[in-house]
Amino acid sequence: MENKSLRTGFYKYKEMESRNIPDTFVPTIEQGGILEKIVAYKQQEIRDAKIKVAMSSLEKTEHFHRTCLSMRDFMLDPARTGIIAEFKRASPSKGIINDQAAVSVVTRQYAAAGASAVSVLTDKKFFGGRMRDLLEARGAIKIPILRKDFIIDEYQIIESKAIGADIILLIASILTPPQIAHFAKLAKGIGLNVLLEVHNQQELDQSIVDDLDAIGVNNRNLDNFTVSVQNSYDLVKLIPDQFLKISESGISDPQTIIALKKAGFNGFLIGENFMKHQDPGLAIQEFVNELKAD
Ligand SMILES: O=P(O)(O)OC[C@@H](O)[C@@H](O)c1c[nH]c2ccccc12
Repeated sequence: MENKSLRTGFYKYKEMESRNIPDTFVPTIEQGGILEKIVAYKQQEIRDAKIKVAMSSLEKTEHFHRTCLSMRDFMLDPARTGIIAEFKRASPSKGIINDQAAVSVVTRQYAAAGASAVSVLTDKKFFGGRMRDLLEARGAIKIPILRKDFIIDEYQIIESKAIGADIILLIASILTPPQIAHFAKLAKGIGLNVLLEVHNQQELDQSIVDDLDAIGVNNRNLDNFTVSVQNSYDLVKLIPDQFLKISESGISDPQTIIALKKAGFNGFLIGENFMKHQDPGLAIQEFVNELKAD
């Protein structure tokens, strides 16, 4: 089994050599236990990163001293759409989604089309992202940027600010409640906005702390990749009103946004539906035109 997936990874790697995908990206074909694999690999990556770049150097960067944009202001701005548009080249569930799109071009188009924020995947191995993508997006746009990664260590929070992020994601299913409380406090302390991602009621009930800005309901089960927007409708009533409410994943038509808004959501995280098009900027523009026409 292991050999087979390694081989598949190798052929995919050869195919991708001349394209816009980092050479360490290995699409994961087997689905079970993907989160554990991601977290185990992430632990190793963080160990390496700490040796290469000390936390004290991250704290000396220009971006680290920048004032983050307010997620709340942009999400609730009536001139914007509430859409958090994601730059995602690949994923474990879909393999390669778009290996041609340029991050600065696409994120600029996302912002121009009325996105309230942009999400940039920085995980390399499983999502084909890079930290440089977020740095480039930061140079291109003046709306909040969410660093989309698997945060399991304080180092990554400092790093997120240093590469120009405004918002970090904390995923309840890979963290303990004390870790969530600690990471949220640390992030708020350096001016970052915090989005907590939950997938079910138990995660929601045990993870809420005042230091969060937003709570996202992931419609995708990260362990088996099944997607159901119903999950958002089921959990929205349980999210206290002090937090922004975000519905994440599997959103592919403007009608769904209208229904989610009615149910109480302020934000809509959309990746694949835009990135699967050769021109994601055009795809979001058409989506927003349709949304506004309703
Ligand atoms: O491409 P979609 O189905 O529109 O989903 C976007 C986003 O919600 C998804 O990429 C995501 C949600 N939570 C995550 C955690 C890690 C990596 C990725 C994700």
